Amino acid sequence: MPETMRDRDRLLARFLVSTEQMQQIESKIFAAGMPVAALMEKVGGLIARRFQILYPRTTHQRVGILVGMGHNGGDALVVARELYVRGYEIAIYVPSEQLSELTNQHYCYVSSLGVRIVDNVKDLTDCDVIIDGLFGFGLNREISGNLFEAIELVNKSQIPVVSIDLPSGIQADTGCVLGIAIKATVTLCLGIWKLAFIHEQAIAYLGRAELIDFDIPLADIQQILGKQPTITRMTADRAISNLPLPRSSITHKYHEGHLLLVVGSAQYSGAAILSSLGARATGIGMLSIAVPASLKPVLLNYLPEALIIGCPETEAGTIKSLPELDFNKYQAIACGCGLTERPSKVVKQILAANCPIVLDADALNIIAKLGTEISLSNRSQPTILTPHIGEFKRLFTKIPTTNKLGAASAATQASGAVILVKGARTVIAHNGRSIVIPDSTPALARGGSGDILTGLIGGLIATDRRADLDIAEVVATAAWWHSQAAILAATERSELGVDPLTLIHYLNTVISTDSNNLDCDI
Ligand SMILES: NC(=O)C1=CN([C@@H]2O[C@H](COP(=O)(O)OP(=O)(O)OC[C@H]3O[C@@H](n4cnc5c(N)ncnc54)[C@H](O)[C@@H]3O)[C@@H](O)[C@H]2O)[C@@H](O)CC1
Ligand SMILES: [K+]
Repeated sequence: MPETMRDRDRLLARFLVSTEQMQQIESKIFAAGMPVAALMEKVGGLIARRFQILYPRTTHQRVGILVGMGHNGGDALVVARELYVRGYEIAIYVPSEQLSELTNQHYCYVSSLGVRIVDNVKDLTDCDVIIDGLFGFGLNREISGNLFEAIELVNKSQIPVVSIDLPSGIQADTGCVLGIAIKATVTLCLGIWKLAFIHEQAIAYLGRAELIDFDIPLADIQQILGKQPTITRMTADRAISNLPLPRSSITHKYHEGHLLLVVGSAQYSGAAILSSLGARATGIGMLSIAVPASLKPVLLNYLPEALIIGCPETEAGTIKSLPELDFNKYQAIACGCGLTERPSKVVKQILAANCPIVLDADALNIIAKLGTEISLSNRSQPTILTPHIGEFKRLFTKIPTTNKLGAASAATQASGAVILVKGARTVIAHNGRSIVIPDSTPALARGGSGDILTGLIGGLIATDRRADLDIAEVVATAAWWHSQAAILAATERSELGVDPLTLIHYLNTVISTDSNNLDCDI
């Protein structure tokens, strides 16, 4: 075996393909001798096996199957046959007149077995579960007519749906809905994750997404995607390998990084606390926190170990100026949470520091006013901008935001900064590469979550002493960690129970769980 199964799973989980790339990979497999029909048989068999685990016959006896004209429909017919011979009651609905050759062969054979073929999609509405094999990555135009009506009816029926490869109606590259799309309960993505899975507009249709590995040789994938693919997914093993763990047994606090946070105002003192607690979770060796002087006691109350720098403050309770600070002491600076937009001079001062800086929230609005490209043009060390989509629009007024992935790439190209665009699928772009955080939870949609992320990013950058430090990788690790902690907290406490202090508590819990369970949970 050329690769261990575990290494294969780990690598496969990182890849994302466009339709064109998938077709190129498929062509390589066929050119090497794999018969098209044999591959469909293999894939259909794997789907059928997974289906039987998800929906056993004992509880889901009646299965409706939607069959499209292309190979997605062919896969569905192989599944129909496999389930039929194992005792499921199958009803097949084929809305198209013309089937592709291989799909038609499967259709003829399945019909010859006596499987029930229905003329109307309404006849599937008494099924326990429906398998959607209408379209996969071959969907290339709006859905209309009886196909539209079939999808509409299935969506209204509330019957669980398992979509093969993609929910039919979702465009494989953009995640856009072409007219209408199946709202899947489970989507079994075939071979390699399609780009659609990382686009936010597809999320409501995907249900729970799983990858069905059908043994595409990694060499073929790597040949088409390149050794350093342009877009990848952040995964557990990848993120954990970037964490500052295990610590050297002879380390000391000055070896574990020194982060300066410049945060807070009388109005937003909580943001200062939360970003500081986020940084603390990274195990940072030394944490300095510059806040308006009046906030010192409250910060000390939460973080007795931190060096709190009380700054001169305005009447409004914002930082007026930074005291004399030697920026060379710090491995990173994170700035912006709860700052208000007043301290623009302070942000300008920080931009001159000769270390990586993370700018969030108010610091982003300040540099948007100063002019993003002008502000960042003289920086010799990495700058990390972490906008949500509203901040992004203010920062990069000329970049369209309909496609977040494209927007992040354009922004990094325009500014030279590492760009992290927050959302249900957070994207990190730098140097022509993008990393997507594939999982998150709406539990994070509440004030304070972003402040914690800023602290995490700053802390991880400051603790990372690798000579070949890939800054985008570290930023993506922080975003992955943040999402995973929220997912675990939401699982245990519901999506309503993930207040920021709870999230902070789960940050360290989730990585101890993940690093212990890596062998089984990829
Ligand atoms: N690439 C691979 O390695 C494999 C692919 N397989 C399956 O093959 C699928 C792709 O097959 P196809 O390329 O045949 O594509 P699809 O099965 O997605 O369908 C393409 C067909 O639908 C028609 N069509 C597209 N949009 C339409 C619309 N809006 N209304 C009506 N008709 C429309 C096209 O003209 C074409 O005939 C995958 O999603 C997967 O399910 C598997 O069988 C095996 C392995
Ligand atoms: K499908």
